[in-house]
Amino acid sequence: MSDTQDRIISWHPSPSRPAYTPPPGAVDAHCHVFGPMADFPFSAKAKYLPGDAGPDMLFALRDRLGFSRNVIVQASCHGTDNSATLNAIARSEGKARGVAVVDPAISDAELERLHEGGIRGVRFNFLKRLVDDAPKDRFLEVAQRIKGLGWHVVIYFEADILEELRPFLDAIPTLIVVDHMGRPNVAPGPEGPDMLALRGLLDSREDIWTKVTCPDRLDPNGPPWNDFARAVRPLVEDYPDRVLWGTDWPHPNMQDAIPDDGALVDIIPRIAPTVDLQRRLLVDNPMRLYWPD
Ligand SMILES: O=C(O)c1cc(C(=O)O)oc(=O)c1
Repeated sequence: MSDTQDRIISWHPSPSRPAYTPPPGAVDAHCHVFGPMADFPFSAKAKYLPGDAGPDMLFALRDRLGFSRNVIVQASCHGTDNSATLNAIARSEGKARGVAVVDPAISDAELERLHEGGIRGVRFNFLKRLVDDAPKDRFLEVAQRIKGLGWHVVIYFEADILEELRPFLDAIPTLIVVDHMGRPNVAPGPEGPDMLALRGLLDSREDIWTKVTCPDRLDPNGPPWNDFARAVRPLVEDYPDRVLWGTDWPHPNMQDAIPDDGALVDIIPRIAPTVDLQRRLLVDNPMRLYWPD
């Protein structure tokens, strides 16, 4: 991508302060950084060219929303060069960890370097609009290798390929976290076919978790995301120890319906209605996965 192209601004210019106060130690367990491009150029294979959304902006948002920590997921626009993510983690004063995207040919020494830099998982992305290829055999080799580091796999796919992915998912030897619930259609409610298929996956193994994220991407009716809340609350209630929450800031690719991050935080008590569920979702679960030490 050339820098003469328009760069996408996908985040809200002035997020509101949420009415809901997260518990002490709350983790935003899915967010990204973009660049800054002058220091960390985007991949030549990037499918979108975002504006700069670096660590200072992320940490200011964290504080504004009342969170304590971030899990930074390598965004596809940075390809397999994790420098921008590592830079943000290094600047967080211990308050961030990350999920990398790696070339399957990565060396053991490089994996070690990522671990030292705060990486605790790898992401496998199956969205054709974001990546050119997703080689399952090579991903499985990577999954085997990261097992020894105690890492997990984060997987991003859309609901229509869940069935075909099942043998691949079954073969992953580490804990798995499903990004954005595998993008279900939430409109038919908690018993809709996509939500039931997700439950089928969660029921197949105790070590499959999911991120109850992105009402802005998943609810066709927009804020206040009532369909999302209705479909997702029973999931949080039934799998309280296997759910993570995050803002998804700076909301890669969102242009038409950019969410107010304060409003996103206000959906938390609607999907996790008790203090106990909120503590597990926002503190206990992400801490177990990303800060077990
Ligand atoms: O749906 C998306 O466009 C999207 C993209 C990325 C990324 O580019 O890494 O990450 C996400 O979590 C979601």
